[in-house]
Parts: sequence; structure tokens; C-alpha cells
Amino acid sequence: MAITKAASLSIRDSKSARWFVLLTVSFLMLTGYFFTDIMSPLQGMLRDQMGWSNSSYGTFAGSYSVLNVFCLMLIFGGIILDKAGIRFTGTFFVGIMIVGAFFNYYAMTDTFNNGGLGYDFLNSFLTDYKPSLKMAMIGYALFGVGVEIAGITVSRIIVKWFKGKEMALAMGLEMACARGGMLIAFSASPWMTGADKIISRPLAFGVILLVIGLLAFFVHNMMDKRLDAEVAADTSVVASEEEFKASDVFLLFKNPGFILISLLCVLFYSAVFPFTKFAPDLMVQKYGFAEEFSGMIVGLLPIGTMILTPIFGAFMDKKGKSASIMMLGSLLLIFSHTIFAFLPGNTGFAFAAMIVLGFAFSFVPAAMWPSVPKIIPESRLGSAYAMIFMIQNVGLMLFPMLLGAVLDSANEGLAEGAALNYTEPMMLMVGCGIAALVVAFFLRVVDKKRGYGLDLPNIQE
Ligand SMILES: NCCCC[C@H](NC(=O)[C@@H](N)CCCCN)C(=O)O
Repeated sequence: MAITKAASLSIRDSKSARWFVLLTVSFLMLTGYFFTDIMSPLQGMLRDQMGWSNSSYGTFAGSYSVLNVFCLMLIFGGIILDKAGIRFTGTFFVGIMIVGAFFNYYAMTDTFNNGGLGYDFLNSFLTDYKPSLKMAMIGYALFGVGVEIAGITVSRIIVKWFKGKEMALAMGLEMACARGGMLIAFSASPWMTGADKIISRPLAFGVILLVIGLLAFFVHNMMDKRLDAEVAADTSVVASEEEFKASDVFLLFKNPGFILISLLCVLFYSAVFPFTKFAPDLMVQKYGFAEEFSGMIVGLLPIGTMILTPIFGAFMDKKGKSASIMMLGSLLLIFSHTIFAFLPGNTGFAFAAMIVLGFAFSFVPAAMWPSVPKIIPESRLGSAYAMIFMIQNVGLMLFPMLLGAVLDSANEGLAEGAALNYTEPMMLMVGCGIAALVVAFFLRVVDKKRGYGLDLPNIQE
């Protein structure tokens, strides 16, 4: 439903109400991102205790996106969101997220690995893959559907409450909270396994946190219901019902701005999230950090972005320049990965590269997500975010698998106990950065030609 004219004040005009709504959904995303990265600093333990190779670990990390890509789950999610609304879609898919997380937890328990429910079945086929890996992949794939559609729903919620107001700041703050979840996962997960290194412990905590996130979403639902009731009762609001058709999804591809922003999204994020899956191990292997601290070094990345994303968001709300900032962010991405790939394994370089990556990972998301409503009409935003996420998920599926496979093949025949060489996997990341920069350049050109206003401020006076 697109609101074409709002005459009287509504609950969304109350600053405290809309910021409170933001708090509830941001907390939900924090819990989701926490679980997403909960296994990332445990790659070494998974190798030692579960017998997972680097390729197996990469396949697990990529399984996050398998259902999203092959079963088009994000497209269905976007259509459900546009048809059934925010409250139903959010609640249902947060539920899926919790179920998936529970399976992922179960895969790591002794109960399962000592022949628990499903073990024999999963052990009966594709015997090269451990049952723990298969069960974890089923869980993570379901979780990936839930958390991605929850993310699309949250983007839609922020547009609903903040359009024409502090939208980039709100999106920046929501992403900052989500990064807070990553930070806790990277720094706390290895410690949570305890002295006896029990992998299932942090996962159990993650499942409980997700349930609390669902409760926070219920609070949002109450506020959303009130806003909808106000809109329905306000006769001065003309709501134009644009009936959504599945074929509309294809219309998105007639829009060059949409194509370029989707491409930028997949290239940029493929060089960030898949990298973070391997980054703690990179810190151990290349820079010689202890396993317990490796996650904390990677945690510098979300810390930086938590501070910078809202600041850049607020800047773009007032001053604009989003298209140019996306180019700058892509350039910094190349610098950072070049340091990881080619400079010596000196800890100073590790910190420097992480800080540069922090700037890149703040610039591009802060500029890109609030740019989507400037390119796509509000009635199709659910489907547009869904399609962008779906294209992005192709990268999130392939790149961890590729990184794991390249890492294994580059280190074939390595002496027992010798450090893994990460140069080749990191060259892949540099390649993504270069391609992202080229796409960001064309996006800026197309913006100038078509007048999307990407370089204009978000706040309408
Ligand atoms: N309101 C902005 C939403 C996008 C934030 C963006 N998240 C994604 O792109 C997700 N599709 C992928 C998240 C993967 C890790 N959980 C972000 O920058 O985090």
C-alpha cells in the first residue's frame, strides 16, 4: 500500500515512538547476526574436533544461502511481505530462523554425534561429509532463510517509519546493532566454549538470544498495528493499492539503477561476509594470533562499523553524496584486501587492513541501502530488497565455498602443523573489490543520467 498524502500527525511522527520501534527491530537483527557468525571463530575447533576440512567449513558457511538461492526463498519472502504484510512475515520467518538455529546447535551436541536422532540417516549417504556437517548445513540453510527474510522485513519497517525523516541514520543504527551481534559472536564465541572447548555451548546461547529477539519483534508488532489503525482511520490519507503481481519482479530488471545496485551489493558483500568467515583463521595462520584472540581482532571490524555507519548515514541524510561514497568504499575494500593478500604477516598490517576494511564496510552499506527507495517505488520495495538480497546470496553461497576450496588446494601437501597460506583466497577478495569499484562507477554515471538523486540528501525539508 503506498501512502500518497499524509495530512494529520500519526504515531510515526512521534520521535520517541519511531526510535523505539527501531530499537526493537535492531535488537532482533543483533540476535540474528550473532547467530550468523557464532561458528566463524570456531573454524580451528571444527577442524580438530569434528574433522571438518576447510572446504567442509566453507560449504557449511555457504549453506546459509542454499535455500535462498535454489528455492528462490527470498523472492517468495518478498512477495509474502508485499502481500501478507510486515507482522505476519516477520513473525513467521523469525520462527524459521529459530528452528534452523536449533538444528545447527543440535548438530554440534554429543547427543547427536553419539548416534542421536537423525545421525544414522545422515550417515547413510554422501559419506565423505560428516553427519555433523550435514545436520549443521540443514540448520544453517533454514536459519539463512529466516534471518534474510527477517532482514528484508526490517528494511521495509524502517522505510515505513522513517521515510522522509532520518532514514539513513536509522538504517545505519540498525546495521550498527546488527554488527554488535557480529562483534559479540567473534569475540565471545571462542570463550563461551569454555576450558573444555564445547562447541555447542555458544550455539545454545545463540538460540536463547533469538527467542528473546522474537519477543522484541512482538513489541514492534503492537506499535505497527497501532500505526496501521491510524492510517486506516485517517480519511485524509489516500492509499493507492497497487496490487502486486509476481511479474513485477521482472520489471525491476528494466531499471538500470536496480541492476547496478544489485551487482554492487553482490560484489561488495562477497568480499566482506565470506571473508569474515575465514578472517579469524587468517589471523591465526598468517599473523600468528592465538585462537582465543583471533576473533577479537576480527571484532575490530564490527566495532568500527558500529560507530561509523550511523555517522555516515547521518551525513548522507543531510548532505547526500551516496553514489560517490559507494565508490570510495569500494576503493578502500581493494586496499584492505591487498594488504591481507600481499603484505607480510606483520600484526601492524593486520590492524591497518582491518581498520581500512571497517571504513569500507561502513561507507557502502550506509550509502547503498537508503539509496534503494530512491530507485524503486515504495509499493515494490519488499520485492526489490528481496531480489537484491537474493542476488547477494548467490555470492554469499559461492564465495565461502570457493575460499575453502582454494585454501585447501593452495595448501595441498603442507607439512603437519605448518601455517596455511592465505594469499590465493585473498586474491579472490581483491578481484571482487575491483569489480565492485567498476560497478559503483557506472552506478554514479547512471545516477547522473537518470536523476535518481543518489547524491542528494535523504531528508526532505
Ligand atoms: N537495512 C539494511 C539491511 C541490509 C544490511 C546488510 N545485510 C545484508 O545484506 C544481508 N542480506 C546479509 C547479511 C549476512 C550476514 N548476516 C548488512 O550490511 O548487514
